[in-house]
Amino acid sequence: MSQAARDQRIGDIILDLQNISLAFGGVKALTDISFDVREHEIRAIIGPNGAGKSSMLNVINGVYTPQHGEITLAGNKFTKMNSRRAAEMGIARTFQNLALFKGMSVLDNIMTGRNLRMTSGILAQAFRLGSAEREEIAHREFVENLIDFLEIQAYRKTPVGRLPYGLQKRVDLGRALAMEPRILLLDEPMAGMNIEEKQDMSRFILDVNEEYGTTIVLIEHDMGVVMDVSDRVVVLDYGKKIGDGMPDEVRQNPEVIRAYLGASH
Ligand SMILES: Nc1ncnc2c1ncn2[C@@H]1O[C@H](COP(=O)(O)OP(=O)(O)OP(=O)(O)O)[C@@H](O)[C@H]1O
Repeated sequence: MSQAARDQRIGDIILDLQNISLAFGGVKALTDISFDVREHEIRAIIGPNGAGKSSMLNVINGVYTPQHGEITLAGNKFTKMNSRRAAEMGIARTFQNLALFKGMSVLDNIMTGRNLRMTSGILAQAFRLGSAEREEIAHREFVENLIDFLEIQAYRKTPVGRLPYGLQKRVDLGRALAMEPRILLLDEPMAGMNIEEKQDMSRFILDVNEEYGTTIVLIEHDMGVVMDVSDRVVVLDYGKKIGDGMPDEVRQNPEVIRAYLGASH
């Protein structure tokens, strides 16, 4: 899809963060951060080590409650977002240090993401009563399609722990996608990957956004890898926002260049 076609797809603001500040004791992890995310957009949050990226992600998914600020998600205002409510409102995430069940198959791992969407109770499922059975079949089909989409058919029955790292990351992506999220948070999706794996992951991020229309917020340390996939980029440094805009604008922002050049921290 061309950038012009992508720009056309991008909709209204779905997530709006206003004046977010978060401190751990005396450590200011985030200071007065505001930015928004538009529907169908790929929005990156980048910054050197300790910039506050993980903290920001954890504010969005309700793991951390900021001392100040407001979050508006799909028109609903929150000063406190908890992780359960975030999940119910369609926020799913992947993890930098994979949260997969290593001994379980690819298929079963992705099904765990789907479980949250199952409505029939355990008892009905145990007895395979009519609607539960139909529901199970529909979920299975969704997951099988996802597996095809992610090109991991050959490993459906393989225990995840036996797969190379890049493929495990793809399974983790599948697990999050199985929730059919409205907003998908990716925690350093390319960290620890070789160049080929990074290229594959970039392609899948773009494909997910295009095929499923999923809004994506990703955090990443490495500026290079996200510039090609992101519509807009927020740059954090020492907990402050120092840049926000299209990748080209951000790349040329002197403050951003300075932060990255001096990025020994
Ligand atoms: N749970 C916590 N308790 C105390 N301090 C924390 C906690 N989490 C983060 N911090 C501090 O907040 C600041 C921001 O950290 P954060 O992990 O959000 O940055 P980051 O940009 O994700 O860094 P990295 O790229 O290294 O993962 C750092 O100074 C960090 O030490």
